[in-house]
Formats: sequence, C-alpha cells, structure tokens
Amino acid sequence: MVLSPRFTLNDPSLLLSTGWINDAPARSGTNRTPFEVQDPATGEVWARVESMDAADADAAIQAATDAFPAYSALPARTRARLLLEFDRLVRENKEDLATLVVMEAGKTLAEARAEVDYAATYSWIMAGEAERIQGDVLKANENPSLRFFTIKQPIGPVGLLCPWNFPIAIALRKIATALAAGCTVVIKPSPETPTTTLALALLAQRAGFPKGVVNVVTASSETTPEVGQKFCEDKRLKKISFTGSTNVGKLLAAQSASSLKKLTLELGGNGSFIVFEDADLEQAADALVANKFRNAGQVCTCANRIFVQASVIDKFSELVKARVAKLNTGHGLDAGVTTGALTTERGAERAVGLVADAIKNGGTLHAGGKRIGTGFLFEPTLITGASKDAKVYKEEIFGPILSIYAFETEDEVLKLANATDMGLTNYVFSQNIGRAWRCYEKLESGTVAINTAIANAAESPFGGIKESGSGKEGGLGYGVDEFLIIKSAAMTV
Ligand SMILES: O=CCCC(=O)O
Repeated sequence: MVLSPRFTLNDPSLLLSTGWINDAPARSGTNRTPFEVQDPATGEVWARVESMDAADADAAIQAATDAFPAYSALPARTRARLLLEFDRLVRENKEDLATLVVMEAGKTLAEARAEVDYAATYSWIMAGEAERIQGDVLKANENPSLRFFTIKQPIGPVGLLCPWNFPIAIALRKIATALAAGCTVVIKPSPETPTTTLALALLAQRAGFPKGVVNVVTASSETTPEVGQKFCEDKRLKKISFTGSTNVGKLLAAQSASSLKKLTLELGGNGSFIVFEDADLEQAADALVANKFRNAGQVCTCANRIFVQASVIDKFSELVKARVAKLNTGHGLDAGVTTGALTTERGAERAVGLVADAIKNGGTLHAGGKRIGTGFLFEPTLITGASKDAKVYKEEIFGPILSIYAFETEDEVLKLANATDMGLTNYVFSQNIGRAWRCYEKLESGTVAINTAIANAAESPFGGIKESGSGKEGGLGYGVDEFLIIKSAAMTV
C-alpha cells in the first residue's frame, strides 16, 4: 500500500487494500498484480488494491448465499437497529470517508463532505424502511368467501455494481436498501474508487451486521467485465442493481437474460436545463453553475443541454460567465478550490475532444477549454453557439463543459428536450406556475426539477425512463421494493 503524504486518516484502519468476504480481508486466489488507485488531481498512484476476478466473485457470492437464510429471518426492528448503528458510524467517520472520496474521485473536500452527508440520508431513511415493509389483506370482489393476502420477502442475495462518480453515496444507497429489505450483498466498486466501499464494509462489520452479509469484490479495469458477467449469470444472485453507462447497462441486461434476473438500472442522462424569459435569471444562473460544475460535471443528473429563451440568452450567458470566472480548479484537499478533477485520464482527454468538436461545429469558447497540471484537472468551460451536430449536444458530456443553445417557444423547447433516447432529469426555470407544471407533465424524464438544481433526496424516488434505466432508488417504499418479492396468498374463510 502506498499512502500519499498529502493526507492522513483519523482512523488509518479504514484504509483497506484487499477485497472483503465473510467479514475478513480477502486476497485474490489467482495472485494477480494489485491494481493502482490514482489521485485524479495529480495522477499519482496513492494506493494498490487486490485485483479480484470471477473466481473470487464466486467465493463472495457463496458467502452472501450462506448468510442469507439467517439474515433474512432477523426481525425488521433488528435490521433497523443495525442500520442505525451503521448510519451512526458513517457520520462519525465523515472526515475520513470524505478524505478517501477526494483522493480516489478527485472531488473537493466540501463536495466529498456533502457526499457523505447525502449518503447517510440513505442509511437513515432505509433504517425506517426496514420496518415499513408490509403486505395487504384484500377481499375478493366476486367471491364473498375468498380473501387474498400479500407478504413482501427479501429477493435473496444481490449483486451491486457501482460507478466512480459517487463512491460513497451510490454504494451506501444500494447497500442500505438491500440490507433494509433483508438481502445479503456482494458489491463491486469501480476500479477507480474501491477504498470508500471497503471502508463501508468495515463499518458494516463494526455496526454488527453478521458475517457474510456485506461482501466486496475489488476488480481492476481488466477483471471488471468478467466479474460483472459472473454477477449477471450466477443463479445464486437474485438481483442486480447497477449504476453506470447506458452501454454497460444494456450489456448487463443481455447477460442477465439467461437467469432472468431482476434489474435496477440507473444509467446515463442527457438532461435539459430550460430557462424561460420569465425565470429569475440570477437564481437560474446560480443553479446552473452549481449543477453543472458539481463533481466537475461528472453526475448523471447534470444538465447537458442548456436551452435559454432567445430574448434573454445574452443576459443569461453573461450572468453564467461571471460565475464561471470565480471558479477555482485544483486539488480537492487544497484550500479555496471550488472545482475538483475529472476522475479519469480518459475523461480529461474526452473533454479536450468535446471542446474541439464544439468549436468545429460553430461554438464560441468564453471560458476554460484546457487541461491543467499533471492530473485530470480540466478548466470549467463555457461555450455558446455550437450547432446541434456537436457532440456536447448529442452525447452525455460528463465533464465541466457548459454549452448554451437558444429557443423561441415552449412547444419548441419541449420537443428539443424530449428528442433524446435518455430520460433521467430535466430542469425548468420559470416563474409561471402553469408553464412549469406543463413542462413537468410533458418532459420525458424520471425527474423534473423546477427552479432548483437539487433534483434528488433519499425521500424522493430516483430513476430514469427510456434508455436512462429502469426501477427506482430511494423514495418511500419504491427503492426497497426493488429488493423484495411480493408473494400472494388466497384463502377460503
Ligand atoms: O450520478 C448519479 C447520481 C445522482 C445522485 O444520486 O444524486
């Protein structure tokens, strides 16, 4: 393990470099070379983590399978108490978890702390969900002597596949929901961000979750495809919850076909941020900059296509430009930094290509546009006037690049916003309540945020439509239902 001198942890035991199976550090059976974890802001390697493969995943799945009967039989209140202790430990270790998030994902410390707070809203709400899992009693409509019942039961051991952009929030959201439902888990973090997931597994153990309930398979970028395939094809796992790209989501769906596994897929977005001439433009500009440059733009719910009504586009663009000029890009642990790094080298290179393509397609660059330093830092970038042939319009940007387009009418912008295969999150800024409501109803996305950049919270069900995925996470009942089966009964009285 290489430990960067840039940081220390209050509890150094939280930094693990192996997988985690049956409540113990787990090495790969095939002795592969451990994979490297880079500091995205500098490119330095600061940790090496066990590279596990499909055979190691098999052992983790067996551990979750063995633990399932006893764990799923625990009273809901016991599961709730375990989750509350887990939640307490996450909050108690907030600084260390946030530091790990900065070091592996490249966020600023403020963003990483906010991510830990956000993550813990899921462990908190899921503790309550454990006790709210109930069934129904129904009288038969045609036959007075028949009664129907339903009970909800945990679906079984589950596989959780996580991305690198919210290493703690997405992992904890999935783990806590599965545990509330009574499922045991095998989780595979992204190769870029394994250490926060491992710290969570250790905290789950400290919270008292029984052996084998939470298992972690740390795969490298080389072994990730075989581990993903193993999760999908192995019949002991009854469900996969995946967050990541639409392409990988489609691949996992195809691989899961042989076992007809239940899937929750949180996939890519290409959301619109619509600013009408009757909007509070200052509020909309603040929200846009907060939304677009959060985590250097690497958020599936980031606005991708910014549509501004032609009558206010110049004024609005100036407001945005002034705000972008105040952003300060750098290492997330350094004071005064507002915008961290892209998490991967390929992300930074892609951003370079997207800017070049936007300029080739008629765009004017008003700010940013370049990589900085030795790592994967990229300047917050503002472009106007690019055509709709530009990749920044057609593809999910996933970087700190903001590209603004003009529209004339409500009908026109709704058509433009919906003309995409994606349907995750759209944003609408207008002081006209009727217009805002019409947009909410007509926009084709799982979420519509109105006059706010905050689209998600643990109490609100989150999940896309169209090629942005299927199923929900969080929300009251919705997220936990994804990890449950409904069993019906009929009885003569
Ligand atoms: O990148 C997607 C995660 C979005 C969220 O949980 O707020």
